[in-house]
Amino acid sequence: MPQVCTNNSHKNGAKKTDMNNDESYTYENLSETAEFLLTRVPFKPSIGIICGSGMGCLADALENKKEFPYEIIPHFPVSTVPGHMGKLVFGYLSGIPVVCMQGRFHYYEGYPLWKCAMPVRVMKLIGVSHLIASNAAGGLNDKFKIGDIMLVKDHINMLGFAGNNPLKGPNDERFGPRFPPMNKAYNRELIDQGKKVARELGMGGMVHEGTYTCLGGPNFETVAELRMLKMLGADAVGMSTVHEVITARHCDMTVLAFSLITNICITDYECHDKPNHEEVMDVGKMRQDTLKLFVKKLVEYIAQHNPQ
Ligand SMILES: O=P(O)(O)O[C@@H]1C[C@H](O)[C@@H](CO)O1
Ligand SMILES: Nc1nc2[nH]cnc2c(=O)[nH]1
Repeated sequence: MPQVCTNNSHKNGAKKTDMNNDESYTYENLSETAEFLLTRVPFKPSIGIICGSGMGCLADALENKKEFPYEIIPHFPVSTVPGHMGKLVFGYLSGIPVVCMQGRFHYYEGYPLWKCAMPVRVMKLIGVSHLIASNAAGGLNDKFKIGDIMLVKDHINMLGFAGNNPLKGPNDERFGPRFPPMNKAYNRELIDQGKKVARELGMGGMVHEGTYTCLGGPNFETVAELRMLKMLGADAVGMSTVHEVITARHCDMTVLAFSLITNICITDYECHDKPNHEEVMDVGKMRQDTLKLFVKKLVEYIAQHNPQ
């Protein structure tokens, strides 16, 4: 049975998050969050996992779990999207301590990007050096099929083109530099390992690498938008991950991200199918055993080799 934690000092959702959109969390705010967690968990994970839509099963695979509903964690936002449980889960995968976000925060929920990405900084403060971020995405690349996995080799930050960035605002050097590079955002060794693991598990044919792009959502894209994104070089489109990865790289975490292709993007006006969130979650469920195994093997590799 997982141990579900409570927090009497933050009952009934009465949390200290009365900030407006321009005021980011301070280092001290996030240190309080980290301290809250560290005093309640008897181990320090160095690997963090973010579960995409319909992929909460990744957290279910943990052993000796200690769960923190987001409502009870100081300064944490709450999840509002079906398929995102809203729990921070600590536990062991193959005997390796990890922390898992069973539910993430999206821009379309009304949160500014710095708030969506705040758990990444909390992970950093509790000792996480490696982040595995998963997401559900629409496939733009003609080779992709529903249920395939795309290891993210790069991203196109569409929200960032308009100046919307999780690092916008005053920079605290204790997290990272004012102008972080992003040309090596996704760790090459881990991408290669992802492909190797896929081959070993007999799923080599369903694993690709490609470029992810994030739009604000919540609507799925128009045909013209998808045609444009494809021309720009995007292989998959989603509504998350990019701001988390920027935040993780800013504080020098090593990142692996992957997309589960839950639908094929419709770039043809004659096609009458409509993408929907239920289908997205169903594909996550359909692939849950494969994803659990895939992530477990990657966690084992990171724990043994620690690529930087
Ligand atoms: O949290 P992720 O990026 O996996 O969720 C995707 C994008 C939307 O939140 C949702 C659309 O079905 O899935
Ligand atoms: N933006 C976007 N996000 C998704 N998440 C899952 N599928 C899709 C999609 O087609 N577009």
